[in-house]
Amino acid sequence: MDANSLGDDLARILVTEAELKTRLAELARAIEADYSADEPPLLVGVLKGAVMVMADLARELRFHAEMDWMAVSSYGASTKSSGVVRILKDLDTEIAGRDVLIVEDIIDSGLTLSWLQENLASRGARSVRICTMLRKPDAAKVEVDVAYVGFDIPTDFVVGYGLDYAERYRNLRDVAVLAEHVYAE
Ligand SMILES: O=P(O)(O)OC[C@H]1O[C@H](OP(=O)(O)OP(=O)(O)O)[C@H](O)[C@@H]1O
Ligand code: HPA
Ligand SMILES: [Mg+2]
Repeated sequence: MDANSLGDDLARILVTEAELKTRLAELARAIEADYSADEPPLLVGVLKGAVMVMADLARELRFHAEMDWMAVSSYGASTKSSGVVRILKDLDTEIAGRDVLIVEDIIDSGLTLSWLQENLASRGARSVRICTMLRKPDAAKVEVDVAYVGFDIPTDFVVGYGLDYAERYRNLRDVAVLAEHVYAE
């Protein structure tokens, strides 16, 4: 196997590993300032994309970071959101009365997160905030109230740092724009 295949078909690097790390520390300080260490929020990671952000954010936080996971899917192997959100794996934790912080890799159309925020609020959570590493403001189909954003980026389809195209590139350390020829029909 070609040892460099992970770098294939990338148009350009958008956010480097070092930039992600620096920004994540800033987000962690903002989160620490907003919550009490006596009652830290439950971190809810959205599989699979949020795995890298969750792992890095949790280790950056200076309070006990309880984690739970949901899997919802709206993209599959496509570069466009279907708009239909399905729960593939639900929380193990009862969240009524708790502060919940959803941890995400990206908000694109906003359809997944607006649905999820409402879904978790309807379970009686005391608060439901969102932390996302990336957001595409010009792609928004619905407005989502996001408390913590790493970077606002252009509408190009990106991969890396947890983000995939057809399950590939998630383990790329940087965030990169995928070359259009890869998914153009
Ligand atoms: O704002 P939206 O347009 O709804 O897009 C954002 C969602 O899409 C991606 O997940 P995906 O469904 O690809 O699953 P994955 O995390 O397993 O890759 C991403 O991780 C977000 O959850
Ligand atoms: O730009 C993206 N890349 C990968 N997955 C995604 N899910 C929503 N937007 C994206
Ligand atoms: Mg995906």
